[in-house]
Amino acid sequence: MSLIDSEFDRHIVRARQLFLGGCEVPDRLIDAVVVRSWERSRRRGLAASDKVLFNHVSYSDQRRVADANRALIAHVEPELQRLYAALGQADWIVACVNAQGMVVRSLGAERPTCRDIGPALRTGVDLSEDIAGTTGPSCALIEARPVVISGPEHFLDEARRYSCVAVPILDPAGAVVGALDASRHHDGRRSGILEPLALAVRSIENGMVAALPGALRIAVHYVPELAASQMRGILAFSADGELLGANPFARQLLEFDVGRRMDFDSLFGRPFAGLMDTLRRNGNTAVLLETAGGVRVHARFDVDALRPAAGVPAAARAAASTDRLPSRASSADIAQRAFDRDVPVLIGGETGTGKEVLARRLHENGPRRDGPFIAINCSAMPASLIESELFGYEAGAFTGARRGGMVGKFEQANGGTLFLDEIGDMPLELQTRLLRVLQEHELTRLGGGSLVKLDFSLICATHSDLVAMVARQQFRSDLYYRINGLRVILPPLRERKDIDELIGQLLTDESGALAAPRLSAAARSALLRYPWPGNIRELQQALRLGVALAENGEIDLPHLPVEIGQCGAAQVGMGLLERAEVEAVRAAMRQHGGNVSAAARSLGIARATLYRKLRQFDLLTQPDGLTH
Ligand SMILES: Nc1ncnc2c1ncn2[C@@H]1O[C@H](COP(=O)(O)OP(=O)(O)OP(=O)(O)O)[C@@H](O)[C@H]1O
Repeated sequence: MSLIDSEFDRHIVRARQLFLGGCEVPDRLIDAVVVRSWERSRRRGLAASDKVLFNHVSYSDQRRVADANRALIAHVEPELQRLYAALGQADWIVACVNAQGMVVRSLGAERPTCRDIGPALRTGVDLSEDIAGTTGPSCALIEARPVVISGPEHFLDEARRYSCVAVPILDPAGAVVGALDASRHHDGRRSGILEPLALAVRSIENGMVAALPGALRIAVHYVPELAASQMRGILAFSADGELLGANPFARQLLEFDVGRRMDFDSLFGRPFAGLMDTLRRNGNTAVLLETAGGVRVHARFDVDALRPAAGVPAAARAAASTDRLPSRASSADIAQRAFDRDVPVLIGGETGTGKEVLARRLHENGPRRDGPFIAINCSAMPASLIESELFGYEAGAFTGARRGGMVGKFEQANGGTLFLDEIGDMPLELQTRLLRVLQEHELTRLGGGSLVKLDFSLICATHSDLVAMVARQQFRSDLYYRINGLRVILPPLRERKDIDELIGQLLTDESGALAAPRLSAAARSALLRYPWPGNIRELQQALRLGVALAENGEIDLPHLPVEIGQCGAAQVGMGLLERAEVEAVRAAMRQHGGNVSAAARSLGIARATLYRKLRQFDLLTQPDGLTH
């Protein structure tokens, strides 16, 4: 039975008739991966009419599977959550299977709109080829590469209402330890999910290498600036140079076999200690290495893990931290070092967190500090104007053009820094042109003219989730890689531990030559409790008002904006309310077995808010709090 009747489906159905009739299936009808899997499924004695996917899995079985696969889930969870959030309303179910094809975690299976297919992707469902025949995850595990299985390509009739895309996850030893899968109703639409899924898997694999205990990590790439990008190869060595693990890209790049014991000296024909010394001495500037097989790569300490992903266990986080680097550096220091070496920096963070302030600081301390700092806010400009603003135009290029033509922002930034703010708002067709400029370092103005050579440092900023936009095909993935040499995420003010110091600094700034006023205890407490949706910008404005209204050298509650003042006033009699809130949070976490997303849903609050409350009430480490 096929649910839709596209040409694709007709080909598959024809292929299936040939297959069942014992005839050879021509390649043009169907992917050879699928036919191989059909053949194996048949040899295993499966029948298309078997019913296995929708059998009930008991709660205790689900828990058992989740417990037995804790380590894998811990690595996968943050990316799975991110991916699921990014896919938003698109009705995808995202899941992780272990090496045996068992679903160990899934998100979205319980959605009302997925009620008919969801049960087959719940924790504890066995999607291995032995049991379920041809499925995305089973093929990805066996073929060790990304696989798309749509509708009638599935072996079992009951699986044909799905389309699924699966990407295998390789551990630092190169073994397949599971796969990420995204499934939805089979409706013949092109999915566009493969790229975001592969990105998520890359991130998981990199996290696994970063979590190897006792490892010194080296990032490699054949393009020096990409040795700091998401696309980098990562090699983990013990202190005496034994290779402990690598991500798949490093394996491909350096062409070494899975499972072979290896050390740095035999891989690159030079001592490991020497490389360490050189990198430390020259501030982590990439060093050119060559393998015995003649592959040349640029290597540096792997320092991209600026902010460990939430949800990765503490032990993994400790191993992944940059403690083992030559010196403990702040994210701003690392960003500066990368920027100084022409690595494009991508700054993320909510509005008002200081993205432009950081960009200016990078420029002022950077290699082109004597040149201009040109900032463009891509969201503030109508799409029709961005092109001419960026690229400039020749005289008479179009009606209404200035008589002498115009030098675009790219050219203006020559010799300096170009800061593209809200890069996520750049229209797609301009993304293509931007990519070309960044790759070729030259441009032609609108209306023709000669090629202009470009030389500038690049910083981009966004408050959008670009990975999510790549998933929705609103942002080009190749441009994302290009601008994301190093990603710095500025935390929202409510998560910062140094609010007190910031308040002090801003009070001094806002007071100018005068002595900064004091804060009353109530005002200070209100400032510390307020959630700051507008971040530093809002804090700055609140303090500006406070400084202006202060009486007798003191800022009190009435001198602050009303909503902040209320936050302080509300504390009176707060004890009871707060206790009730703690109990509600504790109960929800208990009821959902420590699953933060489920608990947040049941409380009707955002996940980030629940995390904040868990931290605020110190429940993160308690048994009733986060249990995984
Ligand atoms: N570290 C800081 N110290 C003092 N003031 C700061 C700091 N960071 C940011 N600010 C102030 O906060 C305000 C917002 O900063 P900025 O414009 O850099 O934020 P943004 O993240 O780029 O915001 P948006 O996304 O809305 O463009 C500015 O007025 C800036 O002066």
